[in-house]
Amino acid sequence: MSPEQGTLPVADARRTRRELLRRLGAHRGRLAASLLVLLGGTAATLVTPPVLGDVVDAVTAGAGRGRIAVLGLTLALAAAVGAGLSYAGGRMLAALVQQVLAGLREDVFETAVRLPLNTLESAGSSDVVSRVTHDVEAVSEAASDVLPEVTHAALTTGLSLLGLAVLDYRLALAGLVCLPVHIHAARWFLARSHLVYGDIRRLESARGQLVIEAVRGAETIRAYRAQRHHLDELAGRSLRAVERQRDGMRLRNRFNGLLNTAEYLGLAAVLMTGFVLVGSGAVSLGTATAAALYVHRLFGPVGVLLDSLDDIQRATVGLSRLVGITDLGHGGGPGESEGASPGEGGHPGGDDGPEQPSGRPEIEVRGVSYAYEGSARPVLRDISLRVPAGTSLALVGASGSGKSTLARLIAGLGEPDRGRITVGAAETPYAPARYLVTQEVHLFGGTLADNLRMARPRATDAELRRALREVGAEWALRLDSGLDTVLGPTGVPLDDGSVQHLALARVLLADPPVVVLDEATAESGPGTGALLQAALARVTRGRTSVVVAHRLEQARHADRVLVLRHGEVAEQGTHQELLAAGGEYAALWTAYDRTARRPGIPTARPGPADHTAIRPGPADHTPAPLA
Ligand SMILES: Nc1ncnc2c1ncn2[C@@H]1O[C@H](COP(=O)(O)OP(=O)(O)OP(=O)(O)O)[C@@H](O)[C@H]1O
Repeated sequence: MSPEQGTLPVADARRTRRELLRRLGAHRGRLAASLLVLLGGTAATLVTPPVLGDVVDAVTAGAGRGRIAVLGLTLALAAAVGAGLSYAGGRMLAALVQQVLAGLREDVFETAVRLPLNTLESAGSSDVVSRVTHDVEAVSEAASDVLPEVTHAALTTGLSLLGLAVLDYRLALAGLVCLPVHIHAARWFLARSHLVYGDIRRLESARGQLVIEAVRGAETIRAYRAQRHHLDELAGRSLRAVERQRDGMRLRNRFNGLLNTAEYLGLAAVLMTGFVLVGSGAVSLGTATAAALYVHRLFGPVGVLLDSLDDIQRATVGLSRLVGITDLGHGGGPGESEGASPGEGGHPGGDDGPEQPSGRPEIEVRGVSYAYEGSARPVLRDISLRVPAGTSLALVGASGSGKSTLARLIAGLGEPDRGRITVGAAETPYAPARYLVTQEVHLFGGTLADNLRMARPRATDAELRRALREVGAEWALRLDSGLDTVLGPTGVPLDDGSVQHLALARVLLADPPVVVLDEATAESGPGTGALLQAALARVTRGRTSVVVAHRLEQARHADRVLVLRHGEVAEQGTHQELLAAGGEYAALWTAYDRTARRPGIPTARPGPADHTAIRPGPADHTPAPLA
């Protein structure tokens, strides 16, 4: 797939229309009221051309001042009523549409923050960012400014044509000369602008993605001296976006030219017909004047209507991209489902707190193989394992053997190419209530309580304190302002081990039936390792859990151990069984045990010489953080 193609779905025109009507339909009473007020306002202003025609006839016939004054007052009254009602109707409609849009915006944000990480990774985060910023903005603008204007213009156009027909059908027919040109202009523009605006949005999002990647991977880019390559790529993408924008401008200019042609054709036809009809005595000069004024009045609203096609088109493109995201939240998207693992920092049960597990489900992995996109080489081959309900499994193996990949698949972040993973009765990624903690947990800006309540928004302070105590994070309870202590760059900075500690407390609060821990204690600094190890044991207790054991100590405490070698299962059993078997695990353990006993030697990554513990380079595919 080209980097310039987003993979998040876009709703088609029918689906977008249905969704819009559904949302508007929920407020049909208010919608009808605002349209009625607008209609009243438009009808009042339409009195103007015939009254002005009467003025012409009155002056021509030499009528007295009194008659002219009455006509003048009528004009003033019609203008005042028309302006007042149009303004009120426009406001009512704008408020209604803004409310509908606010609902849509909330749904989009909510779905976006719950999107499974693999969806975000494959779509590129800038696609999501572009949708929740540019698209929301385009739709908002159209809704608040364009929609009331367009509705008013549509009503004015319809009623002006009606007024023209009532005056004289021949003048009305002459006025309609402009219609074919208008229709042609609209069709011509719509057929092209949809494609151009869609392209512009996609190209801008691809450019944004590159910028985000460059910022995130700045060190790697510098390390590989790839700045020039990145800048060239960025310039290329910018150029493509600018060229397409230029196409858009050209399109608009030609469209405006067609609009002007239509308007002048219509006015010329009415003036000439009026000339002939007045000359033959078929209509009065006042009627011909009123007809010309009606046609002239059409210039504005038809111009607004066709002119707004541009904004409407842009808003429609934006709307279909937003509906594409909300559909994901309703299980409409490819490969995603509501309730798929939110990862660390989310919780499986929605805003009311965690779903209460109906029991601890069993995990079963059967014949799973998996290769990363774009790579022919599978990183997992024919893996089968079973984690009985409420027990723990430690994944052990050399760096690159596939532990994290397997953990992510079990957590629902990705689907196996072959084989099945089931959690309880459901097959991943549709099984809910799994919780993944990775090494790269995130400290969110805000207080300690905010950081914990992400896992259970309605937890009481006492519950937060209990969770901290249970994972042994007494240090957090001793912070100066307690749960209200602001953490992060603007408050108390925490080291990685402490952030891990909070992440484990979050797991307790979320209380998921299944937990997957990848390197949850790898960041432990001197003195904190044992503390985190105990927290890990507390978090996995009684829960069906899979732990990526980079410290063999973690494996010793697990109910069962599975050793991976080059993406295949080398052996599995309990710690004691594997030691007794004298195979790969026993060798790893002996090496670890020897190292761990030696004072002053770090124990983070044990491994015999043929099992290098060196990670891939910084730019390589370290699983993205979930928190
Ligand atoms: N997103 C990715 N895209 C492509 N290849 C990847 C990606 N993530 C990991 N890999 C590759 O898949 C293989 C298995 O990686 P994985 O991280 O699962 O191993 P691991 O056993 O957890 O390693 P470590 O102990 O270093 O974390 C490695 O060769 C790695 O380079």
